[in-house]
Amino acid sequence: MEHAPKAIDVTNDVEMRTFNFFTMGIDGHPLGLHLDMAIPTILNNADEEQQKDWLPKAANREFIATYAQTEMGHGTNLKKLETTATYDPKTQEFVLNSPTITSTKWWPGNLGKSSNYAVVMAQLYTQGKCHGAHPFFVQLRDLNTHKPLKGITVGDIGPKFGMNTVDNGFLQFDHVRTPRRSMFMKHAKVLPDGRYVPPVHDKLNYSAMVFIRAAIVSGMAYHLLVTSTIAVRYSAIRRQGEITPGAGEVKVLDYQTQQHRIFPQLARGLAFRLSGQYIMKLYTQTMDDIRNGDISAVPDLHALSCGLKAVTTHHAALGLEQCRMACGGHGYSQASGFPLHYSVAVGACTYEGENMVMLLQTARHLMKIAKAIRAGQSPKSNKIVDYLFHKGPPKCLIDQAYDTNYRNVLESFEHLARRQTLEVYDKLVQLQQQGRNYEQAWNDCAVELCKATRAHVRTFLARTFVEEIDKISDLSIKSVLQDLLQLYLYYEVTECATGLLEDGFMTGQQHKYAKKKIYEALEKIRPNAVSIVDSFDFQDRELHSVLGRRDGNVYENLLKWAQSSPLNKTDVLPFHHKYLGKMMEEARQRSKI
Ligand SMILES: CCCCCCCCCCCCCCCCC/C=C/C(=O)SCCNC(=O)CCNC(=O)[C@H](O)C(C)(C)COP(=O)(O)OP(=O)(O)OC[C@H]1O[C@@H](n2cnc3c(N)ncnc32)[C@H](O)[C@@H]1OP(=O)(O)O
Ligand SMILES: Cc1cc2nc3c(=O)[nH]c(=O)nc-3n(C[C@H](O)[C@H](O)[C@H](O)COP(=O)(O)OP(=O)(O)OC[C@H]3O[C@@H](n4cnc5c(N)ncnc54)[C@H](O)[C@@H]3O)c2cc1C
Repeated sequence: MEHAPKAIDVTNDVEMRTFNFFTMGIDGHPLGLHLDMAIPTILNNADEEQQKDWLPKAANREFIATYAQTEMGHGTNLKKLETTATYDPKTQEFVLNSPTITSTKWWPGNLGKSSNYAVVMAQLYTQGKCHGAHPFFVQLRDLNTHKPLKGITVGDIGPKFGMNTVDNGFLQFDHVRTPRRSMFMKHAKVLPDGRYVPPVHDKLNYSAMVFIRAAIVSGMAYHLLVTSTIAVRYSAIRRQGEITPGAGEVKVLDYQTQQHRIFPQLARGLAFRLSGQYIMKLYTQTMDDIRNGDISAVPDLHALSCGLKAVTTHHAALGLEQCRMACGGHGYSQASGFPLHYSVAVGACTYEGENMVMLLQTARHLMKIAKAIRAGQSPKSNKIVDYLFHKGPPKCLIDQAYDTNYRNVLESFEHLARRQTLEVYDKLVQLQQQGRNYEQAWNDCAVELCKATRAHVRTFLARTFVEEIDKISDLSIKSVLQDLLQLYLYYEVTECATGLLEDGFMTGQQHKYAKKKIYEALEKIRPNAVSIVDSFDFQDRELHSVLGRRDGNVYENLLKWAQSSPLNKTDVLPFHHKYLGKMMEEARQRSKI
């Protein structure tokens, strides 16, 4: 039939994701971990033969798998995971075991009820030696009855802060046997006789986490762009108060405070989107390199993905809350759509590596660079970190008339990142010279180390934003995006002003100049704000928001939404006369006596 709807191609990742998103919503669905973590693990950690066997079945959804790594007792410190996989050469099997309560796998998404397979991270023992955590592909449930297999206890961990459409689960193994080839063997291997073959890089087993950290950056852009769309649209129909007495009530979007609350979230959303694309490309390139035996980019990818993940999730959480508050009372209603987006987005501050832990991972990388700088070494043609080696201008130049492509603003961010990185490095060295060991000194510097990472990530986000806008050839689009870029850059300058003022690099006058540029950008963005968010082309079913409706008919639909609440199915609730009615009636009787 000519107009018959095209079937969804379940093997097409983008098509499948979009379909899931629209039909099952943004707070997760039974295939989430299968698509986002189990399949990437198969792609990057299974050897050729394993991939041939598992990948087509996974893509075809012949099974649903999850990623079971975190345990009740340990999520961050993977070295201390307690689940064991002990190789038995006699039967050529691994024996999976959960020796303690705290070794119970806890949190994996879709583990509770949906999945029948899992990527299980377990401490690998062979020939009496532990080789650290390795991934295994393990069947959990019977393919016909869906009952847990012998020795496996599995269930749901109960309601959470949000994402309650996901069955996060728990899992215990009681000496469960699984074939030798269920160990992912692309990198490390256990030979039939039990000999262990180590990987070329011992963190290649963690590639699924790196993938999600990279994907999260675009995910946070999505949340910010959606919620700023809701806030802009609602603020353009909500009228309250007057700016000029007697001139009539204005749209709340005309208040400078409202613009200052919402537009920076829009600008950050765009910045995250552009850096999200960058890091995904870097991820794909690095995985290709690994396939060709080149692991040189692994530390760079790890450092950038950890830092971006931590900064973008934190800023998204703060930004979403600003959008909510910008919508006043109605923003607190579920009709706004904010509770759903907020509870989903804030989860990302914790999952896939707790944010402080991630900032400190990037800081490890920065400290190596600082060491090289202090040793007088030259940069290694690494676009992301080379600026740290260069001496920038001694004073901030942001108020100079000619700032081609915001070079002066970028140099300010670079200055702060460089200073913060080198200062904390020097402090680390000094503390060790005073007798602290490295780990103690590290802990004493941890807050400053996190600041170094934030400054470095800010520099990266800003540079990427500037470079990407520079590439646009359509001048009308470019000029609108340049307004958002201006807002983004000067807003970030004020956000890190303490650091820039602290060493006298920036003057108070220059700080005032940055604020002036923010107010100027807000004014330029205001007339285009609704068109900008409309251009994202979000469908109403994606926004889940009465306030953010594209047609702007908020009030009549808010009333309809409230009237459709289950509480309003009847005028009088069935139990009214039994409890509250009875209580009031008795009180009235008593007062008559
Ligand atoms: C329509 C369009 C819509 C678009 C929307 C798009 C939406 C997309 C959004 C995607 C969201 C998807 C949602 C999915 C749901 C999420 C489900 C969540 C899953 C999970 O949470 S899984 C579990 C995650 N767990 C963690 O992240 C654990 C955190 N801990 C660690 O990663 C590590 O233990 C560690 C990094 C903290 C430390 O590791 P370890 O102890 O093993 O090592 P050391 O500290 O000794 O370090 C040794 C050196 O190794 C380096 N290292 C560590 N990790 C890596 C790595 N991954 N790669 C490379 N190198 C690594 C260290 O940096 C050390 O290096 P050094 O040289 O010695 O300094
Ligand atoms: C919604 C959601 C979905 C999840 N999905 C999955 C999943 O599918 N699969 C899976 O395996 N796991 C999953 N997890 C688990 C998640 O990955 C972990 O909770 C996360 O990595 C944090 O680890 P933790 O819980 O051990 O936190 P902890 O490490 O206990 O963190 C507690 C505090 O200690 C601090 N801290 C810990 N270590 C350090 C350190 N070295 N230095 C400084 N501070 C430190 C942290 O910063 C934090 O403030 C999920 C979690 C959530 C919330």
